[in-house]
Amino acid sequence: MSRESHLQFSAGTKYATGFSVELAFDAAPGITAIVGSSGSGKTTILQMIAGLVTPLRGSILLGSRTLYSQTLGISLPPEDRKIGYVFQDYRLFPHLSVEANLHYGLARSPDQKLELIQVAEKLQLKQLLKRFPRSLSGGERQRVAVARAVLQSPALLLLDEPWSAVERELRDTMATWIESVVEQLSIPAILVSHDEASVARYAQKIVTLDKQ
Ligand SMILES: Nc1ncnc2c1ncn2[C@@H]1O[C@H](COP(=O)(O)OP(=O)(O)OP(=O)(O)O)[C@@H](O)[C@H]1O
Repeated sequence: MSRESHLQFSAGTKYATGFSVELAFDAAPGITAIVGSSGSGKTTILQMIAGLVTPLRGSILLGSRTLYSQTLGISLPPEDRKIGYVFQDYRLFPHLSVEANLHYGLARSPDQKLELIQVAEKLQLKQLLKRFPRSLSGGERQRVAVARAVLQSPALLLLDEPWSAVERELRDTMATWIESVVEQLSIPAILVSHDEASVARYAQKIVTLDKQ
């Protein structure tokens, strides 16, 4: 298998509050889940991968690219990492329609591998394209955030509690679709959750984060 989009993470950090987290794992194309209790540092791990929190030590490699290396003094800015990030609180642009939020993702894709209308259809968003985020339910916002992230054709997808606002049936639909997208793009998706049971059936690999 090509290692072009293989993530190798071995890094740690510490906040001024005293909380520290350290983890080492590899993620091949497909879905890797990181599970751990609330406050164990799952979001912090995603933020280190995305470049929003700077590690204090270690390295983060994506394929042949070094995203972060303490010893080499490299820390790529978030916008150069080619990462699609679905935040726990979605972070949609409130002044843009659903369609414009999705266009934002698509415009950041160099080769536009996915089609907006197909993605909207798969995530049951076609009826919502003219609406604005404030008028959407939590589950609808979550689906828009997932769609916007994958439309970027990222080299890596980060999903923070991606099913928290959707019911079981839709969760299965979304998971199956994410599986097919990561296969099509041949990228790893890192999915974090406090609830192992809700991710175990979709993940090819599970990494456990213990409270440190
Ligand atoms: N920017 C920050 N500055 C200081 N402390 C922080 C910061 N962000 C998070 N923390 C603390 O670091 C710890 C880990 O937080 P993090 O959000 O990574 O955990 P989590 O496992 O994702 O939690 P949850 O499942 O509840 O979302 C928590 O104790 C949190 O209060």
